[in-house]
Amino acid sequence: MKFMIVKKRYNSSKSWLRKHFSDKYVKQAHEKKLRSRAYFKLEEIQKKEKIFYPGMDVLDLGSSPGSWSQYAAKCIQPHGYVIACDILPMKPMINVKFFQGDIRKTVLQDIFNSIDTTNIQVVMSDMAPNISGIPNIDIPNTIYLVESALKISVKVLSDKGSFLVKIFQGEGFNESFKKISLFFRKVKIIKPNASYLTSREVYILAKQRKL
Ligand SMILES: C[S@@+](CC[C@H](N)C(=O)[O-])C[C@H]1O[C@@H](n2cnc3c(N)ncnc32)[C@H](O)[C@@H]1O
Repeated sequence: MKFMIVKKRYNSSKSWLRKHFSDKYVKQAHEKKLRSRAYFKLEEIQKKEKIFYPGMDVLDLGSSPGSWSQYAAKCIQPHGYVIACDILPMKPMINVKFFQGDIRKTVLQDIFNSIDTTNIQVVMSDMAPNISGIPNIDIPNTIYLVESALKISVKVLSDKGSFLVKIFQGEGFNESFKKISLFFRKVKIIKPNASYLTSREVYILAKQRKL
């Protein structure tokens, strides 16, 4: 029995590796020396939605290994900064101020205590919890991260600020969408081409924070 479970896990990680290395976005990310294929999701969102402008500051929640920070930092030059945080470490990057820590704990207080956060006009969260495969654990954890990111965005964003958040379609999705709609004038669901079709992952983009 134990052997069968191990074999199943081995086969599924083998097929994940096969899919990963034949993926065109993984290849492009490697060629362009990007930190991950997630870069292309944000690039596509920016091309369609124009959320970043030169001079603004951006808060990147769940930033590691750093491709969203890498892309956003490019869009907001000159003068803009990305303030990034993650539980995991992240290699330094120009125009990105990184804080290591858990957003459910004290890292946000560290950020607010040490830098000026008054010019943040986009809060983006690509956070995802460690998936256990047990829906009763994974769904509440995911929703908790979405709602924590929403609370942070409501706290820091000025009028007309935007909030971009990763979420999984399924239980809890409609409730989160409704909660986000209470605070923003324009809210939509986006499935970037670089997001695996087989994944329930989508992004909610909320524009124009209501004050
Ligand atoms: C999909 S990755 C983000 C990829 C990133 N957007 C990029 O482009 O490189 C999700 C990240 O969320 C982080 N994360 C999950 N829960 C978190 C939490 N409570 N606080 C901070 N970071 C968290 C994970 O450590 C992981 O690095």
